[in-house]
Amino acid sequence: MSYLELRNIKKSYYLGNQEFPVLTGIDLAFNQGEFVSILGESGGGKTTLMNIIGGLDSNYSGDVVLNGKSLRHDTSKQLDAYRRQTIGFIFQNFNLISHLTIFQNVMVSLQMTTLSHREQEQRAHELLTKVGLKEHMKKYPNQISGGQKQRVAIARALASDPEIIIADEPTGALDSQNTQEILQLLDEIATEGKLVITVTHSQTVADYGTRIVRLADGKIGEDTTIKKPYTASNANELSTRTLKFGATLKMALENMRYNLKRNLLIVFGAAIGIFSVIVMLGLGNGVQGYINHEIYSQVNPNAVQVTKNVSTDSSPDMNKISVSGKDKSRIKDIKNVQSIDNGFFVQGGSQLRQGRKTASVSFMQTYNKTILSKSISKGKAPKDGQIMLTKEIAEKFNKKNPNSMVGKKITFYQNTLDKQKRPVVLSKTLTVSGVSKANTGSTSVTYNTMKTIYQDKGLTIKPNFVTVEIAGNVKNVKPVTNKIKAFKNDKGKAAYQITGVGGFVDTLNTYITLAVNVLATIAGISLLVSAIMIIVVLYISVSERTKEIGILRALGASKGSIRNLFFSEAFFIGLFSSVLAIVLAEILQMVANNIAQSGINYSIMQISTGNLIFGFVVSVVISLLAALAPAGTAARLDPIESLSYE
Ligand SMILES: Nc1ncnc2c1ncn2[C@@H]1O[C@H](COP(=O)(O)OP(=O)(O)OP(=O)(O)O)[C@@H](O)[C@H]1O
Repeated sequence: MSYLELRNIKKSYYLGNQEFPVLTGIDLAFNQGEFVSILGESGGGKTTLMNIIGGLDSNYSGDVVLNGKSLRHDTSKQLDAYRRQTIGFIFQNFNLISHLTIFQNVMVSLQMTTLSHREQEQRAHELLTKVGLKEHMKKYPNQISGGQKQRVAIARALASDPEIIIADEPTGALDSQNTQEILQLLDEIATEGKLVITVTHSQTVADYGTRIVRLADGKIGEDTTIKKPYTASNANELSTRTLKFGATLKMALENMRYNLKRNLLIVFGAAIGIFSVIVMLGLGNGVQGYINHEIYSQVNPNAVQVTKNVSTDSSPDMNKISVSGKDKSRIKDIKNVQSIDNGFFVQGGSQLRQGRKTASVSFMQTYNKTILSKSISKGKAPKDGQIMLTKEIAEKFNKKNPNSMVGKKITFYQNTLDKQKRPVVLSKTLTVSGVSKANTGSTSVTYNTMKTIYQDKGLTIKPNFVTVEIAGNVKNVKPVTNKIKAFKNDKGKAAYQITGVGGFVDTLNTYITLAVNVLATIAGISLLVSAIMIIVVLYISVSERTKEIGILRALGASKGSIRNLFFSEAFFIGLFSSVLAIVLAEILQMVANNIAQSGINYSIMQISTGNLIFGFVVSVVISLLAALAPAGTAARLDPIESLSYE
């Protein structure tokens, strides 16, 4: 049994329905240690036959049998493995990958072996030294001569220590000196017990081998052994696997570096979209934060004041407007209600006096949780026996320095009616506990103080409002106020009225979020443009690298590896553009916040880690999606057509 047998190989090309038979029945047997030259006229089908032997073409009739096993039923993956492990290709035009160094060109093939990375590098070194290129390993293909390129191709073909070397006119592009040297190398390979099959036009080349086969009219015309074949090798081929993902990532990086300018522009273009989205989201957070900050610095949005809903034209009846225990208990039962405090307000009829100075107070209420302690510019919230003044009232007593009123005694007067509806003047001397900032807060005492002021004249008070505090996020406020508003009185009208900003803040936040999302979506349109740009660029890359794809497939790379190569490139575009976008957004944030701090004393752009992660993920996902079609096209390319692509 011969090592390699061709049994009745037939192959035709078709143009439309017209058949062009090229091989019309080839029967040949080869053994290891042979150096076979296939001679024939131009267009005689030599390359076609080589592609069939090399496992690049499986569209033929007949059978190729290796060591007794037919290739006919091999799947495309098995043929990939056959090319990787058993076949080493050498081409007339060298077919080196131009953006890889000499060393890396050999490494591509070695990366498909199961050797460790160190062993691969060591072997690449040995092979290049063997073909006389020790000094040139770091050069690129365009920096070496034709003869040197063919030696690189030979070193690469030998990488996995294959048993069959197929050389398609290996000296066709070389001068006689280089031809001699290459033939010597091929002969050496045969002496090591490999099967070397070369296609040639030249009788001189043919005479160098051990056997000459002539093709004529698609058949074997003549088959002569001119020398005794060398002894077959016992060595085993190296075991192989398809390119690892890490290797394709590295190759993609190499290619991007080779086309650096173009790739930088693409990365920059793609980054603009991501940048706009991140900035919009950050600005949204900032604006929302700023508005909330402004509101929260004035009032506590988690507290609302609840009063009874009574018609204003009827004379206020204390019993009607007071909030009863029953009212309080039904409010208390609402989810998230944390506390209910009694409150009392008086509208008009109040006056403050210190020495000869007086000030009338239009509205006076008990201190409660809607008032924030940060609204006090000097001093503290009132305790029993104390009073807090607004800045406007304090100025009536000390125009220049209203804050100096803190700690001073002041007498409070209140006109009211007793049980018999006779006018009474209430009065109490209180200590000023604090002064509130301009336009915030109100003149206030504690509920207890208010109670004793009335008690001194034998009067009792009942709360005419309550302060309801809502637990947790400001979002909890609206549901509570909605429930309070839903309670009806015996006239079927709303039982209570509410004052407080929580519900409003919540609604405002909803609108801001909506506006930000709309803006971010508009910014997202530029992502679509980036995606289209990446698709176009990858298609260009596929067509530019068609030859490289053919070379990789000939070396045994699977369709999956080719697909991964383009996915890797897209991944890097996504990765780099999102990193660039993040850096640019952070810089803009710094500048914008610097300006904002000096203007409104607030960081107006607040890009969260979540925004950054979102930008990163969107960028990578969009790039990978954009790569789907181009990577698929690349993987489906026919290896033979790709190799002959100019
Ligand atoms: N893809 C193809 N479609 C149609 N015809 C093809 C195709 N590839 C090759 N042929 C034809 O098949 C014939 C054999 O081509 P092949 O390349 O195998 O010849 P060859 O002997 O290697 O020629 P040369 O020595 O000039 O390289 C030629 O006539 C060629 O035009």
